[in-house]
Parts: sequence; C-alpha cells; structure tokens
Amino acid sequence: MLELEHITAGYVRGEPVVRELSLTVADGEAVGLLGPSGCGKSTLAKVAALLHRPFAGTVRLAGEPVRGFRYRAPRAQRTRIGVVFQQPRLAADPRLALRDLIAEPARATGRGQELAERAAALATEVGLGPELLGRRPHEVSDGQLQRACLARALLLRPSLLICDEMTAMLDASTTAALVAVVEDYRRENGAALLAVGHDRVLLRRWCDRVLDFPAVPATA
Ligand SMILES: Nc1ncnc2c1ncn2[C@@H]1O[C@H](COP(=O)(O)OP(=O)(O)OP(=O)(O)O)[C@@H](O)[C@H]1O
Repeated sequence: MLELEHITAGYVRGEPVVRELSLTVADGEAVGLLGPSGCGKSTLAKVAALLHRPFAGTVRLAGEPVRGFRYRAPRAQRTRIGVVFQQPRLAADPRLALRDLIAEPARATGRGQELAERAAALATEVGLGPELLGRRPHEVSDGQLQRACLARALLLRPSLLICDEMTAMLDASTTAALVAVVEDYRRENGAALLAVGHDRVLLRRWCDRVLDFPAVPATA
C-alpha cells in the first residue's frame, strides 16, 4: 500500500530531521510509529500523506511512485489517503460548520451530492449529534472537533489512514470512541493504518506492528 524508501526530509536543506528512513505498510495492515517529541514523526507522517516533499527518497502508493507533493500530488493518489492530525484546530477551517467540514473533501472533488448521505452517516458514527453539526469549530470542544476531522478523513473511503497523534489531546473515553471508529472502518473497508504517537500501550493495542522511530542525533 505505502512504501517509504530511504526518505530524508526536513525544513532546511542540509539539516534533515528524518534521515534515510524506510518503512512499508502493507494493504490492510496497521503500523504504529513511536518516538519521542521532536524526533521527526510528524514530518514523516506529512511526507507519507503527500503533504511535504522529502529532500530525497521515494514514496510509493499501491506500487506507483509519487511524483508530486502538496497541491502537485495527483488527486487519484491524494484521495487514497485520509489524514487526522493531533491538533484539530490547526486542521479545520474556522468558517465551516462541522457539517461542511466533514463534507469538505466531497465538495473539493465535485461529489458533494453523491456523498451527502455518507457524510451524515459518518457524523453519527463518530458521535456527533445534529445539534453540533451547525456549529463552527470555535463553538465545540477539541474532542468534538477531532471527531469531525476523523469523519472528514474517512469520507472518500481512503485505503490508507494516517493518524498523527490523533488522540493526544483527548480524554480516555473520546480516545476509545475514535479508536473504535477507526477499527470498524478498517474492518469494513480493509484499509491500512499508519498511526504515529508516543503512547506505546495504545499503539500496541491498535496496530499489528509497532516500530521505534530512529533517534535523531541531538544538535548542540
Ligand atoms: N514547519 C516547520 N518548519 C521548520 N521546522 C519544523 C517544522 N515542523 C517541524 N519542524 C522541526 O522539525 C523537527 C521534527 O518535528 P516533528 O513535528 O516532525 O517531530 P515529532 O516527532 O512529530 O514531535 P511531537 O511528538 O512533539 O509532535 C523539530 O525539531 C521541529 O522543530
């Protein structure tokens, strides 16, 4: 499903935060990636999500090498991947009511009508009642907003879901609810998961395999 080959990535040329990292997530497999704060997990997750161009290395999706990142990523490849980040407030357009936020990828791909029912069903699945769907991000809690972000990530039925510390800001019951939604989705759709985080216990429970992120040498 996803192959990362010798990925070197970062933000300043000559100062990579991820070096020569290779990782494979097979079809339907759940892989956890553990590592301390600042080691480059989110950077790697953004490369895997085609949101950040690596300095070197190859990303393959379903065997096809990815040639463009961010807005240059081909739609057919981009839409195979759903992404949920740690901080929903940075990932949500503050002007959109939750209902529109969940439906955002459908509108962006011209499938608003076709996916309206699915968007409503997903809102229910993630535990958002109708009374919340008209509210905008500043009118809901972090947990409620993260529920909407997860529904949005699942809307186009991605074959790979990338969760970058999806539950780091959430309480135990919201964490359990969102993990259950992801598990159901994977079971029903055979989707793969790349879950990034610090919580070894959660990742072990959630994933088929858990890898420790290679330590980045400390800088002076
Ligand atoms: N947009 C950016 N511009 C410049 N540097 C960045 C940017 N994003 C992250 N970094 C730096 O890259 C390094 C790795 O950051 P990254 O967010 O990938 O780590 P992480 O392992 O996900 O950390 P955490 O667990 O705290 O989220 C850090 O030193 C960070 O300051």
